[in-house]
Amino acid sequence: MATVLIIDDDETLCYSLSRVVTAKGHQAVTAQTLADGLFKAGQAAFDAVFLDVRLPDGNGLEALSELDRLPSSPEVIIITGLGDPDGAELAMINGAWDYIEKTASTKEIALTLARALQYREEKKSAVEASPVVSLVRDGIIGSSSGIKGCLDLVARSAVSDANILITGETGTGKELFARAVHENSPRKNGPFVIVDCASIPETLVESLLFGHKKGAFTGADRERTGLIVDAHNGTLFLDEVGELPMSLQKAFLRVLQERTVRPVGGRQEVESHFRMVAATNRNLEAMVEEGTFRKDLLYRIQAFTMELPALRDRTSDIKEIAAYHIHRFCERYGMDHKGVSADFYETLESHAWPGNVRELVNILDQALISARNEATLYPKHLPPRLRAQVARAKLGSAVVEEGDTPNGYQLDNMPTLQDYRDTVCRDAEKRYLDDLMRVTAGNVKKACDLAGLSQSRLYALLKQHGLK
Ligand SMILES: Nc1ncnc2c1ncn2[C@@H]1O[C@H](COP(=O)(O)OP(=O)(O)OP(=O)(O)O)[C@@H](O)[C@H]1O
Repeated sequence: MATVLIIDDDETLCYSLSRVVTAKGHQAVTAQTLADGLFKAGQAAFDAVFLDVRLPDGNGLEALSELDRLPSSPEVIIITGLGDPDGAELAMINGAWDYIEKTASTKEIALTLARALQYREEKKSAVEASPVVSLVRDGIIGSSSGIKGCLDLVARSAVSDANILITGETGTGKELFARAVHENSPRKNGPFVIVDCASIPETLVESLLFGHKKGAFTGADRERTGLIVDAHNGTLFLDEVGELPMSLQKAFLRVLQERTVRPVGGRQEVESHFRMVAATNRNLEAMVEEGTFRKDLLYRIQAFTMELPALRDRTSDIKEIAAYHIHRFCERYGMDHKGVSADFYETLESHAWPGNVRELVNILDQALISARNEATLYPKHLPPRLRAQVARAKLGSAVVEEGDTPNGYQLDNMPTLQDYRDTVCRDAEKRYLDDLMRVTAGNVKKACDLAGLSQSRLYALLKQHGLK
């Protein structure tokens, strides 16, 4: 049983809220002024507080931080009336759990309260749970402080069911970390369902996510369950969540709140108790500002936020990651295990890795193929393009040695003009694509418009250059 405080000067509303609370088996305490409410809040431990904004002796929002500082730190549900600005915004900006409108139905009030109390329980069990002793790292290599911080968050978040937003540039390991969250959670024996919002055509997103009934639209010749229902009792990984069409964001928010979906063309809601992990390489705050991502959805998906560092910001991890993947590739190709020269690692550590770990993995694959039966990997096994880039980057800080050229070429590695031209073109193309994705903050549609490319061509190029 939970204890709920209701602070509202409207006696009728206080009465009906109390009835909803007690009907659910909880205890309700009411106060008609802010001062009385705060006094009562200090006298007993409350789990939740319904808080009116306009009270005779002050603004309820101003009491939020005081309520939050109480030892019981109750979940606050703001009561918004006519004329108050966007309730969701009011609630979230001020750190409240949620909001209800004065006109809300009994069912809505009960649901909001139930969610707040459930969240509170989850939070409590996450804190009380014994620390994860052995974290399943699931192929996550690195011991930089950036990676350790993220692993720590995997451990802390895995024991709860709270939504997680993983951010980071392309190829930093967002999917790998999402899997680690799943593998370390009590849901590990359930499904891990991936939804790549960037690659599903807009017209199909709804039916793929929610499922559809037979005959719901042209071509729906049989019933299909959606990915959300497939993720029941497991984890739903929403990759590139920033690409979720605006038209679907509201419906998805509802699913997140109620954990039920209605298939396209269907009448009945289907339950799915999934845990959501979302990822993006876009700036969702900026998208909210420009009106392309819903603020309330952003607040819901980021109970925990994990920011994966770019590889260039944790060069101390490069050697360890490279050694791991070289070993993996040798096994896969049935090759003898290879030695690695110190300058091979130095060259890797000097590169900026705009495509992050994915680019590193692709380059190592190419290096192993180039080395074939040779026993040791040297810088010469790395693609000339990469060596040229590293040499060019070093030029700013290093003096060109005698006999060396500004491109870092010497007698033994001077390429043919054709190879040089190919390398420079590939290199320029890659830098262009990198700039393109940065200036458009990863917005594929905008990038296609600016570059004059079709979506499929852009994806192919990004993949080719290890940028996707
Ligand atoms: N810390 C790490 N240790 C070992 N391998 C890693 C690490 N991080 C990423 N990788 C590898 O890099 C590749 C890309 O990782 P992943 O797909 O998880 O990145 P991502 O951030 O989801 O990329 P995108 O944004 O393009 O979808 C994978 O092959 C993955 O195994």
